[in-house]
Amino acid sequence: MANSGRVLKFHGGCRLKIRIFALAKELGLDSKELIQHCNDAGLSVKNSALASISPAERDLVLDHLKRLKSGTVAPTTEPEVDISAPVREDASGVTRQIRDLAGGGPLASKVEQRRAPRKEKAVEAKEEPLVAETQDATPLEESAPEEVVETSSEQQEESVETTPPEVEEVPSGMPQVVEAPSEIEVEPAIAEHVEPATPAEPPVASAEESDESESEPEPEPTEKQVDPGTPAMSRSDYIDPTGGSSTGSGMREMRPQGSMRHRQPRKDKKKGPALPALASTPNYKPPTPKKKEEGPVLKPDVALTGDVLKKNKLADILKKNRDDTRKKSEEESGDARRGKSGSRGLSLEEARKSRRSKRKRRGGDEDDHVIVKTNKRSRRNSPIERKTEAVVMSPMTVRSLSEAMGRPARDLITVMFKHGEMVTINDPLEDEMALEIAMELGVDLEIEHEADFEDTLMDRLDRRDEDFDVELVQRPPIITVLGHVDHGKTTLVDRIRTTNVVDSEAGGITQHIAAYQVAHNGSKLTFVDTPGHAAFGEMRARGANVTDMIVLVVAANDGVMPQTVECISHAKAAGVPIIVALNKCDLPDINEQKVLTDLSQHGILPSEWGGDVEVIRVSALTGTGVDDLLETLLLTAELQEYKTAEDIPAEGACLESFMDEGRGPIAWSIVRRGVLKIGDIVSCGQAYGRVRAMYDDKDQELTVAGPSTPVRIAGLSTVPNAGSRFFVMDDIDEAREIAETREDRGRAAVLATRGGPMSLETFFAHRDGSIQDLPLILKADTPGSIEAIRHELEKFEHDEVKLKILHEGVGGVNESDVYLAASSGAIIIAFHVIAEDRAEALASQEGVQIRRYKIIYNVTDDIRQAMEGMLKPERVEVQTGRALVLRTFSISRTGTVAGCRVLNGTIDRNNRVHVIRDQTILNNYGIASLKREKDDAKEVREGFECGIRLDGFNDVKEGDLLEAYRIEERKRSLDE
Ligand SMILES: Nc1nc2c(ncn2[C@@H]2O[C@H](COP(=O)(O)OP(=O)(O)OP(=O)(O)O)[C@@H](O)[C@H]2O)c(=O)[nH]1
Repeated sequence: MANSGRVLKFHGGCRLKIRIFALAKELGLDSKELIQHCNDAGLSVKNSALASISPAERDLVLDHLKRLKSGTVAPTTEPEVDISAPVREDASGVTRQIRDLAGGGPLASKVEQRRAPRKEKAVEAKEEPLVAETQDATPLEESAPEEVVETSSEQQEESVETTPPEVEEVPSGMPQVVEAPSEIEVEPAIAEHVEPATPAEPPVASAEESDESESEPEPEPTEKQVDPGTPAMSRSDYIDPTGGSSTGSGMREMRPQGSMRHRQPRKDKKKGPALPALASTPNYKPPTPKKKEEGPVLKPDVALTGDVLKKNKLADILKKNRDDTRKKSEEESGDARRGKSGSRGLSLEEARKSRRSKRKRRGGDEDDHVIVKTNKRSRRNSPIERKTEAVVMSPMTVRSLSEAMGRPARDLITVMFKHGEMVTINDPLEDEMALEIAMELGVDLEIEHEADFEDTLMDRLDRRDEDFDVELVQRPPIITVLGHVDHGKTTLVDRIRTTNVVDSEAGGITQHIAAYQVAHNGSKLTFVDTPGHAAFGEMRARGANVTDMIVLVVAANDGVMPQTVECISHAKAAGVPIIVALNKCDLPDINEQKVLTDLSQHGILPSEWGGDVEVIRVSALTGTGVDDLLETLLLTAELQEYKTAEDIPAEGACLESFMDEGRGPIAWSIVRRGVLKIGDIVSCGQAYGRVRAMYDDKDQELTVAGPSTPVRIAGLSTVPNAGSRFFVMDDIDEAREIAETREDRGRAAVLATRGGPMSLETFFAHRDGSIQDLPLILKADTPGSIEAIRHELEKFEHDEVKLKILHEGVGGVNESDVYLAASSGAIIIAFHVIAEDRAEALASQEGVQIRRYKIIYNVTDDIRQAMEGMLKPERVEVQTGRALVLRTFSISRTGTVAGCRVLNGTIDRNNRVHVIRDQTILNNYGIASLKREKDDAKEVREGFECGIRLDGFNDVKEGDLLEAYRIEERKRSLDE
């Protein structure tokens, strides 16, 4: 009952309200400034531009401003100090200290004035905890100004009588105030989020505080939690707008000397502070004639340079290299045959001599060309250019690094060896390892990377706006609606659109992203309804984040659910304003306080609790509060000033795409900048084409689509991936080229996917015990089928391998199943159902296996097989033959050879051998050599004699029995 009453009061009150934002605008002030003036005027206004005051309060503020102007009120010079210090401190202690230090005056009196109600509340809360508790959502703070007026007059009277010593006498008084809301588990969360927002203490105040704290040990954080006047708290206090601690801690990072950079730095790239700027080093290139002379070691190698990979012609180059090598060796052997009269040794000697004389003639300067071949002596004699700074392109090989650094390859190989890596000159090198080597060799190495195609393209497309001298215009905000399943997202969007999409959704569940535009009080708003946070994350991951604001829908009866928490994470990561729509407020079993508490525990601190998130009570079903929500969204949009240019080539993002039977590929997109027109050439992911037709969300044809307009585009070459950005281009050929390059790169990326999607065969074959989980997604025609399959599969319980059913559902395989499988490496079992076209295409693109079955036992057989394949195989010894040692021969440097006769079976060179002496197995050894007479033998059969030398065992004696065996791996079964 209390709750429904509250909803009514909220709506009733809102008509009389004057928004701080609007008043500030009217007065030509900043909202924050105005809030401060309000507080100076003795009002308690929450720190939000969306906060509101009554007309009477407005007059008070105007009066205050007038007095300020006329000079009757001393202006506040240090607003931060003025507001923050008193608010966060104990009412009795710090205030006095500030006043003393400042010599009293208007500042201190204002502070005292602001604290009076709080002191009163402290006492009141102590004496009447029940009263405090029933002030529900607003611990020590009022959301409705009317309520403030009602209660504050009495409170202020009391507060006059409540002298500071009285408060000091009851140190538990303040904690008790805090405990009123803590009964509804609000406190910890508030503390968690208010704390970082607290501005830095002025040093004097801190000193005083510490003095005070000796006599009045009141926990400071507790006060912060409940303080209604917590000042100057902005969104950035909660969400780091930079997305992390990019500024660093100021501590030097311990990492190998050197740096990596991209060849074509992006526009916003910051210069790394770690190293001084290096002059670009000339690329080291040994002259070609030298290589010819130095034989195969110095032959030009196929260095895995960026160029090679970029041009995607590695296979061609390798083939050409092989052909060249073959041709050269044929020529050389021809030469050798032709010069048979002279000895080969002589010609080599001649070659060496001529090389030496040439080198002499040239002098030592060019000796760095033969770094790899230079021995110690020649190195001492010839000055090699040992670089202290070098630049190398990644990916690289040992050779290319050696050349770049002017260091012999063997020095590099030695360093690698010390790190436990055995490499050859042509092996590829990881960037990290290259930096490590460079550091050990005292070279300041800079690693360059080929600029990524997409990065370069996006950079170019993003920058082209700079060429246009355009005027920015206001555009409608794009609002994404997120929330737990069934909390009413689609119903809310339906209500806003006054349509009914919910009823047309399969199973009432949103399957695809959809975008709509509505008008409210003459202003437009664009809404994006998502099937869940995953789709939103996907959209963001692909750089198609079009969202300006997020409406987080939370059902007031259900509260914060796991998916709500995930949505909060997504919303926070997006770094855009969040507005909570507390939905289903029409239901009787709602618990607003719990929802607000849960939200604050997850970092969403309602503005009525001193936070910066507006919580609007709505009922999507009845429409209550929807206007208020829209008004709040528009106000927030006005505050954020979403502007864009119109006279530039259009750009946007494709939210959804599908193949329409009549119209062909359709991209459901949102225009972000510019105006999209019929006939524009568009590049969108792997699709391109001219815009043939455009439709709005009601399927009405459009000829132009301005910024923030949701539009379905027809005319593309193929169905683009949802989440792709689209750009209007000048040249259709260029658009085609981009699309083709993307297609090629997409294919290569799928091929290069490591550890991603798996096939059931992979599981069959994985017998090394490296995979322990078999993740499955189960889709079937009926719940009964799912139940039956699950029942059968549960029988395959095993300690070593586990079956994980990640998701099960009735119906065909959809894209969401494929996305889930792709990200988790799961197999999709489709029992009596098929995959949707788009899911099928996505699965082949992502490499996800969809296995279709009609018979339940085929499902279980395959899964059993896969699970058995995952079991580590059993290793068994299979005896192959026995040999008796007749004589032993000790050979210096080689060891002892046992002369044996094979008694039965065969002895194979690859066998291992048990040495048996006096019916006791001494140990087992590998066979180092197996000979028949003097020749190496692969195997020796029964009745024959042979010589066996064991690996690591020379103490073999006459009469010993050598029992040969091989190791066989036997597949294990789940039943064992
Ligand atoms: N009583 C009441 N029921 C509501 C309200 N809003 C939505 N519902 C009901 O909640 C159910 C789920 O609503 P949807 O709009 O489909 O929820 P959704 O969050 O879009 O669900 P998904 O599309 O599956 O993510 C429907 O039966 C709605 O009628 C509301 O304000 N009050």
